[in-house]
Amino acid sequence: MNRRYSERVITGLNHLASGKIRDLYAVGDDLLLVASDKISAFDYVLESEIPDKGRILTQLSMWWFRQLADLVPNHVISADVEQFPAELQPYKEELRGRSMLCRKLSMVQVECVARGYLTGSGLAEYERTRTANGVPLPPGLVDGSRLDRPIFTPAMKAEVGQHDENVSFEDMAERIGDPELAAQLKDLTLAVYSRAREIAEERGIILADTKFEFGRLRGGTLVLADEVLTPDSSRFWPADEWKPGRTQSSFDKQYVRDWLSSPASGWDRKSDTPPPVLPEEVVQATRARYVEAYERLTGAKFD
Ligand SMILES: CCOC(=O)Cn1cc(-c2ncnc(N)c2C#N)cn1
Repeated sequence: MNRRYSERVITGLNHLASGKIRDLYAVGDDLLLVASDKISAFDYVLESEIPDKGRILTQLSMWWFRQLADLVPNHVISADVEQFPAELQPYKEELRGRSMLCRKLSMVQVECVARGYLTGSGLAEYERTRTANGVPLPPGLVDGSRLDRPIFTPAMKAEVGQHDENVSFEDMAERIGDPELAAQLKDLTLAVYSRAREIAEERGIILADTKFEFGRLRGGTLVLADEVLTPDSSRFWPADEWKPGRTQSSFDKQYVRDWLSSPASGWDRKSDTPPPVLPEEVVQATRARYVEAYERLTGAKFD
């Protein structure tokens, strides 16, 4: 396990894995997904933490799971620490609001990405080949262009720290060895993204793209796993700043990006050195953006 995570992992629980931001534990036959307050930028996990980020994004995920329940079942048993098993009760204050007790699934090893706008790795391929994951796109698209119809651009999971490998739908179907499941993943990914994009745009937030993970329950039912539709699993853009043809402003990370890119940070992004600690005002402004995203989307106050 990477040294960075050692101080984050709750000793005394059965730790299974750590991603950049979240940790996974085994709890009996179930799993516990815990979101930290870490934030990543420019492919680094920053030393600075954003207070409450884990709680805000977990509560946002739970809100989305409820909004989408008619479209697709999900893996969550509970996000209420008072309902967690006895073995977790000694840690309940540390876990409160930032953890989801989930059913253990047989995970589908595909990152199910939906794109409603062209940017990032999708744009890079388009600029080379006028396609996205092998699917031809119209000419004249630029960074941030809204696509007429959302596209499914699956990726095969990469090793920790590497970028996922974008693959064509046919290649993904071949690699999971189940064309019917591949079609189901595509349909579900696009249906859930389309619903979420509509909800977000009504609230002034562009959901440019998102990454879902699916898994199967013992009986074979396909359910939505992981976190969903958070600024960590998706690109959130403020709709009133959208301007195709340039890098879009990130709803949640722009303050961090701007400060790290400014002379004030003294950091050279092209160097191999990790980014410096963030000034308190950048931390607090970023926290406020996560709270704003949560409150605008859910209509509820974050407390
Ligand atoms: C540590 C952060 O990385 C992840 O959580 C990714 N991941 C999820 C699983 C998983 N495995 C079985 N059942 C589930 N319900 C899930 C979920 N979610 C494994 N890795």
